[in-house]
Amino acid sequence: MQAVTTYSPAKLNLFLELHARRDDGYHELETVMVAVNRYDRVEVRRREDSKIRVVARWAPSMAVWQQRLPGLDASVLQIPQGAGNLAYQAADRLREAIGSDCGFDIQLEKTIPAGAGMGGASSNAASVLRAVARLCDVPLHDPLLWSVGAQLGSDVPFFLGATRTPAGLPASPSRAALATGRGEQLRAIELSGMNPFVVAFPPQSLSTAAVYAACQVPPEPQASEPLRAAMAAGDAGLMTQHFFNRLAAPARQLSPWIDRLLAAMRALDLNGCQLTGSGSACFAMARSKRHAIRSVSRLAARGFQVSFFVSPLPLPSPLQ
Ligand SMILES: C[C@@](CO)(OP(=O)(O)O)[C@H](O)COP(=O)(O)OP(=O)(O)OC[C@H]1O[C@@H](n2ccc(N)nc2=O)[C@H](O)[C@@H]1O
Ligand SMILES: Nc1ncnc2c1ncn2[C@@H]1O[C@H](COP(=O)(O)OP(=O)(O)O)[C@@H](O)[C@H]1O
Repeated sequence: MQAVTTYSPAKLNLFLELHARRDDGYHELETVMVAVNRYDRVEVRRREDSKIRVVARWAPSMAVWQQRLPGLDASVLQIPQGAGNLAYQAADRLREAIGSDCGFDIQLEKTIPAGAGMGGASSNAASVLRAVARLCDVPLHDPLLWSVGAQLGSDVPFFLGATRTPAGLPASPSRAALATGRGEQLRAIELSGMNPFVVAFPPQSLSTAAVYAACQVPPEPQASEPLRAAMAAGDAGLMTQHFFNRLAAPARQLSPWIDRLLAAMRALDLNGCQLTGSGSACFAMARSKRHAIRSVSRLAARGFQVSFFVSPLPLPSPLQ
């Protein structure tokens, strides 16, 4: 096999609480993540030599994004093309771990907003790990993928689908999971009764490190159990009452756009309006697909041009 093409999904954090700040600077957290059907296209092709090349471009083009997000700092759209790209690091570290000197051309077609809290870079990295494993005849359930993934970023194991099961580590992205530790310890959550989510990205991204640097660990953390119970019962209305994000407070301090966006979403009668991850994208649950479509066009009319609706990943996953 010479080339593998996969689609990296985005994620939403329906719940995120902080439990402690660790000595290594990371935070112990409790988060409920759902993979959603907004995808980057990832193509990995073997090279004759041992170089790794990454070419990332926006779909639609960067010019269209700039037009949609006037005032956006252009650096947000500059996805690293070389060794700074997490996709490069994924290929490089996995080949080192398996003792190979294979080279790869990696092409990324990005549709997931960057610095949005939607996990685009981590999801690309997980896709590249799976692709390199297939091109180098490494079994997709090999624990090496999981250990390399966890070193690359806290969210990579979620996108690898490394929820532990008695049969081993499944090789397609998790649909929904409870993540603890720094985000790398996963337990699968069954999904039912989800309505479409409306997601919108303001004209400003937020750095994950900056948001964590401004956060506060609460003396009495909230638990995700009520949300998970509502998810198990398939009760969409109850679920939205338990959407929560401890990083929303520092993100709101760092960017005035968060409050503006959340207010615009609430005015559309969307439920559970919340920040995802460290932002800056926000999401809410619509009552129906029609409500979602209408909300997206109204958000766009109010200046939030990068607005779209998504649903949890279908089963079986089409991404292998
Ligand atoms: C907030 C979350 C929620 O899913 O997602 P994003 O907003 O990035 O998508 C994650 O915790 C982001 O994890 P990830 O994006 O992998 O972060 P990393 O690159 O590992 O870490 C970037 C920096 O954020 C801080 N960090 C990250 C994770 C964590 N559990 N505690 C932290 O304090 C650390 O300062 C770290 O140096
Ligand atoms: N493959 C990639 N796709 C997107 N951004 C990347 C990638 N590799 C590295 N980056 C860098 O990581 C930053 C945050 O990545 P991203 O996953 O999009 O956001 P978040 O961590 O908020 O979910 C980007 O702004 C970019 O500078």
